[in-house]
Amino acid sequence: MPARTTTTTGGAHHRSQLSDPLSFVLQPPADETPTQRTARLAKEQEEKRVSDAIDEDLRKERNDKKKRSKREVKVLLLGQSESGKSTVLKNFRLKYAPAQWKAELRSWRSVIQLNLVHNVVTILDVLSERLAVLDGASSNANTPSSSPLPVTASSSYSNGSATSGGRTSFDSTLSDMTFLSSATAAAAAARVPLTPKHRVLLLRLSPLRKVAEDLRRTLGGGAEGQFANGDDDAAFGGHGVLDAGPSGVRKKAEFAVRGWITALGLREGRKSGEEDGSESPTDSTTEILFSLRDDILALWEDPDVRALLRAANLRIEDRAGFFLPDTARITALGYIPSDNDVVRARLRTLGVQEWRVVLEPGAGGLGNSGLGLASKFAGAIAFGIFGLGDVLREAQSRLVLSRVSDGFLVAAPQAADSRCLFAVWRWRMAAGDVRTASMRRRNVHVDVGGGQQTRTVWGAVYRVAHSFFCGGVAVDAGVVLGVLLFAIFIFIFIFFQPLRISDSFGAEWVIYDVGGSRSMRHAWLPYFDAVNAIIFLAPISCFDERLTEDPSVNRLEDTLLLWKAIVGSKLLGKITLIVFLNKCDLLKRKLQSGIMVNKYMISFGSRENEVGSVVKYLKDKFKDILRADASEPRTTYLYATSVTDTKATATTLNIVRDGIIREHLKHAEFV
Ligand SMILES: Nc1nc2c(ncn2[C@@H]2O[C@H](COP(=O)(O)OP(=O)(O)OP(=O)(O)O)[C@@H](O)[C@H]2O)c(=O)[nH]1
Repeated sequence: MPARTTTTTGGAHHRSQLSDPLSFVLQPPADETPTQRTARLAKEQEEKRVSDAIDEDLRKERNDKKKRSKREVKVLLLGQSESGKSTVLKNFRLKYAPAQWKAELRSWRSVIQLNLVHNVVTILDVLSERLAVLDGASSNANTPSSSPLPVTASSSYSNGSATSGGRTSFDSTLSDMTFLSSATAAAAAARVPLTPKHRVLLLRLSPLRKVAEDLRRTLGGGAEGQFANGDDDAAFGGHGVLDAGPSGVRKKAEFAVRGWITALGLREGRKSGEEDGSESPTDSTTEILFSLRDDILALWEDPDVRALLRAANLRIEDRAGFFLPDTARITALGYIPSDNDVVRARLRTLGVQEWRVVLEPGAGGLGNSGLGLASKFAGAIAFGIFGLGDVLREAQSRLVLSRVSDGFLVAAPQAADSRCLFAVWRWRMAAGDVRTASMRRRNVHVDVGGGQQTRTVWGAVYRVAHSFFCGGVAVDAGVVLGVLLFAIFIFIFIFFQPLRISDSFGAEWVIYDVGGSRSMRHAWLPYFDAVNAIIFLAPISCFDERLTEDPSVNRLEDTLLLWKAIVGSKLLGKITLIVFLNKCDLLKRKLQSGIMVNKYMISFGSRENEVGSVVKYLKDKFKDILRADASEPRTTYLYATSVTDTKATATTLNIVRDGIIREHLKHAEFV
């Protein structure tokens, strides 16, 4: 072993170096020249600079993560397949990240085109099935005059595909459904007169099967897009109807993708305002759709085709991704999807999608946007006109102010006081800080949402108001006080609110959208303890439908079982639960068409067969399960929704957002 030299002096240090093998290894060479030493020191300095920069980056990253996790609200969307989870996510993005949403609209074009093509192909399948039956009957009867037109695709799109009775070989994967034999169905269908015109339509529209294949390839990006199999053997865009009537339907697989980002060609980390979605692969599709527009419309508007669909008990208009009435718009060459198109589009997802939504300034009544400021000023002016005037006039009035569990109950002997407080409430609603409020006669019940500041401000305002009114302060003092309060409100809400929101819990949302079919539910578990809230989607229009993955189970029953499992889970004991009783619009349509709820839910009994009573009945059912099975007592928020209605959903989401933040603050012991 070579003799070790050291540049340091001092016994203790020397000994420590001797005992430290690392410092021995790091020693400069014994015969180092001054030039080498300068070079070495310079190199070491540079290495240290790089190392420090890396350390600094890591530290920054750690701090950012810590800061972010303080601002982040994590929400898990749960519910069976086709319950509306992805649609809620879309609504959330539309409301709180509108610039990013707008930039992505174009990318959804292929999805909507595919939805439309699938609608047409579903009808073509029914038509060709029926024509095949007719052809079989006529060939049996050996009557050449009624033999079918030869159905061979003329376009290059049908290239090489075997045809049989109007069904191309694509049918094995494309078809939504096939008829099961049924004498009654056949009899109903037999009454529908089909003519050569229908055969021509079938022939002319047959290229759409290949268009669908191309679109799926575009969206699927190879391995990503797929048809769900096994217990996910779902028909495109629909579930079986329990009482499917005479014809009954057999399901085939539904096209699905692993995530929107790959499917839509979105770039992760794209900034708001940057456009997404490339032009290329769908351009020829757009041209084909444009050229077939009249035939698609002729098919959909044909009364005999409608009668055939009815005979097949196929309510295509109730299915996911139904776009036939929008054919003229969607097949236009320059078609760009609207917000509503995207919200209604169906693109089934497999696995878990994670979406980070940073609330954009001005979105959802936040920040200093023109609209936000205008609404705050309007509120302030309303307060000035109604409130302040009333305060002055009614200076001698007495207010009885009492605190209730989630707000203040204000009983005012003079109606004007209530009007004043109501104006304050409206102002606060505009600022998004009051959850609900109601005014009955002279009572205003205000449910205060938001956080610490909100509560403090309300408390302070009402303490002052209380002493002001109850203490019989002189009118002059009232004027001063009123103006002062007015100024404080303006100051807080115009100048401080944006800061408070951008820095606080709730400024950033992470939303997990999971696949809802049974085979995917195991993937939910890891997210249970990582989220602040669960939005549970219960599609209540499906009381008469069966689960596609297990036709012996009613869809509503499956939803209730899922709910029972969720509320009974100890892991979810501390998580805020929100239930959307969804698809109320479809429920309404079903009930109006004469379908009776009590035929499928005996316990519904003789209640009125209308949306209000079904919603109430189901709300009670959800609450009963909660009471009976919850692992610990908890509050749950239930809302009746139609999440394809973006306006109404935006309001619900605002309330949900406030509720989640409030619950969080409560648990964090801020409130
Ligand atoms: N009419 C109507 N359609 C709805 C409503 N909610 C969702 N839909 C439609 O139902 C279809 C399915 O909705 P999704 O949001 O994709 O359902 P999901 O729960 O994410 O489904 P999976 O990905 O299979 O788990 C879509 O085409 C939506 O447009 C509603 O309230 N009313």
